[in-house]
Amino acid sequence: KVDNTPDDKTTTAKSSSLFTRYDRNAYDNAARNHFNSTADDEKLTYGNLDKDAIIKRRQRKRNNDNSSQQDDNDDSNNKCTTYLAPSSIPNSGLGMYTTIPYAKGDTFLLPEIGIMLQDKDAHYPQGSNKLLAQYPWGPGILTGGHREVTTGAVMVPGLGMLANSHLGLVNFRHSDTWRMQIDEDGTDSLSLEGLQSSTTLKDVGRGSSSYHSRVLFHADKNIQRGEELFVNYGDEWFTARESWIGVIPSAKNYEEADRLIAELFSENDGGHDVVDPQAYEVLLQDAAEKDKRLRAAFPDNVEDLPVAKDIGTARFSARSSIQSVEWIEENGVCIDNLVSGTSTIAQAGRGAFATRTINKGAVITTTPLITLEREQLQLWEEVDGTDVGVQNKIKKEDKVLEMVGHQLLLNYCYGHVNSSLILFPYSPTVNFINHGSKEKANAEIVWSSYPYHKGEWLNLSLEEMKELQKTGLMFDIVATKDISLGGEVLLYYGKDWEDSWNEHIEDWTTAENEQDGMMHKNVTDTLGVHLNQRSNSDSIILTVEEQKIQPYPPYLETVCRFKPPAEKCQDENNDYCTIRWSLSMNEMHDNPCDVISRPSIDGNDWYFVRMNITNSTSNETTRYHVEFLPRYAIRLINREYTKDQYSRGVFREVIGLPESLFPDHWIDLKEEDDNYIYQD
Ligand SMILES: C[S@@+](CC[C@H](N)C(=O)[O-])C[C@H]1O[C@@H](n2cnc3c(N)ncnc32)[C@H](O)[C@@H]1O
Repeated sequence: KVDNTPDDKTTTAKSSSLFTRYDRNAYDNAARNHFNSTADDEKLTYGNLDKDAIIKRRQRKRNNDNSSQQDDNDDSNNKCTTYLAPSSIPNSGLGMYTTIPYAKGDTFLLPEIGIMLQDKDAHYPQGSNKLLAQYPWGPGILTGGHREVTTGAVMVPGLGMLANSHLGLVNFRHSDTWRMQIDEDGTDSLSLEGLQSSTTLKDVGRGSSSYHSRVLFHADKNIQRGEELFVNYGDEWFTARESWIGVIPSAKNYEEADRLIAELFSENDGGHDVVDPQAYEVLLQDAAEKDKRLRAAFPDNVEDLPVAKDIGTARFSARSSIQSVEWIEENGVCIDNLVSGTSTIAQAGRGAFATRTINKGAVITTTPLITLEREQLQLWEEVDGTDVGVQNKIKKEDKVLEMVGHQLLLNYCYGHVNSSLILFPYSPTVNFINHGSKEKANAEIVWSSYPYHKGEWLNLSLEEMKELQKTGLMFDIVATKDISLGGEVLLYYGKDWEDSWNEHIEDWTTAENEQDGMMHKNVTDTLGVHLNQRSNSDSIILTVEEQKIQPYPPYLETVCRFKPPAEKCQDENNDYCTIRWSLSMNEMHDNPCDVISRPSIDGNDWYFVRMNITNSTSNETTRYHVEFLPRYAIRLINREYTKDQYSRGVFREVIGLPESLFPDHWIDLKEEDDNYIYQD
């Protein structure tokens, strides 16, 4: 899956130009309203994205949909609206369906987590042909993702992983809210939600969960009741996989096929609903010669043309992509019983809360699982020395490598501490579920009773499991107590996990007392997360001159929102043409956008800014001087690898599946083995 934001890492300065065009109308009003907005819960603000507001808004939506006004707190008719059910795309397993309509622009009401994988192919080069390679999005799907690590790949469950892609029927898109507000996807949001969850250097929970907890999608068109939800994996995702998934048409291919079919009908006398089979044969041959993807957009049989003309070739190719609500309820399982919010547990980050009353024994959610190998998540660094064989070190070619930890994704995987096989669930919001003690837990995991769970896989050997390049195992999360509307859902992660967590708490305190610099390497203080939120924060933006005397802390840099000049924007798809945050490097100063001077006009603070923008298509970097950017168009972000998740010593542990579920023959590691799995 790719995002359509440019990869700013390829910075080759070729040309520079000076211009002073600041198109206020294009973004000023929108941004100003946005930043100044009060708690109007129809807009995307922190307040209204909180779980209570989402629960209420969801109810209101449903009530309006039923044309009957009900009390927001009335949960009696709070039916499920999002389902997992067999996809209409042949051979693509399960998909997501909605039983309520969405208007174009409506936000999908389950903010999702984004889990950044750092440089995964460098740490685990063999990973490219594994299942893990099929799911991640480009780093641009996360706020500031391009600047978080050198090569980022992002796991976004729910719409980002469970929904299939049909390029001609895309109805949900990733919301680029970060173009409006750098923190909108939840980056740093934990610090905003009360002291309980804010992270300071003392906090043992630092870096153990993702800061990106509000990845949003919005309806790209009006969506009707019963539609399968499709996102856009990008053309390239399909062309790169042609040898095994076949030739898949692009959105443009379907449009062209529709046009050519319409022409064929109009050539008929009087436009009868009959087409000469020979004429159609010629059309198909022409299309095949021109582009095999175009040919693939046409129905094979001439008899199907009247229907294809009526509903469009894209819909024709997946006719069952609009189902009756009854079919969905019968063949699907509910996947919107949970919404994320700040956990009630200290140091646990975010948690999952019930969007409706759930009775003891009911299935809270069902999730497919990706099979991963633990070693895919190991992080290795080249070190000096030859003491290979000492714990954590191996020799690879001429280098000595030390295992320095695991990807954050490990904390979201289920398995057994002594198994090299781990499972990542990817239904919406399922990854927010925290651990509660045996007494506090109100949910448990069981292998799914949904017929699409491949229970027979549990008999496969580890090697056979690791060879499988598809998903098949699924688990249900079942309520073990009655859970009230808005209650936090907690699982018991197991004794091994609890022990690891307690050990981590001890180590963390010790390391702090020792003032071990390594322990906090790359850990930011709270400055970075709070700076952008201050109401009167103008003084924190420094001009180039001021930076000479008082540089920013080494973990911070600036980014700017920017509207490029009109002459660059003839092609709408050109990266230049999107109002965007500049995330490219500035070779003169280290900051992507430098504030040259800080004039004050209109009683507001405005900034004269210099920045570099790289066009991802041409790789050309242009330096712009932009006059008078307002304060809210300039933000501070963390530099590469300075977010907490990249620091040493942060907590990493797989979540324990109940012993009774995990097959004994998958336990292959002794406790210390994990260090040595990595092989050439
Ligand atoms: C599957 S994630 C749960 C969602 C996570 N809290 C978040 O904000 O994304 C598991 C991680 O959450 C944190 N966590 C879960 N339960 C916890 C608890 N009871 N105490 C402390 N941390 C917890 C740990 O960092 C753990 O590795």
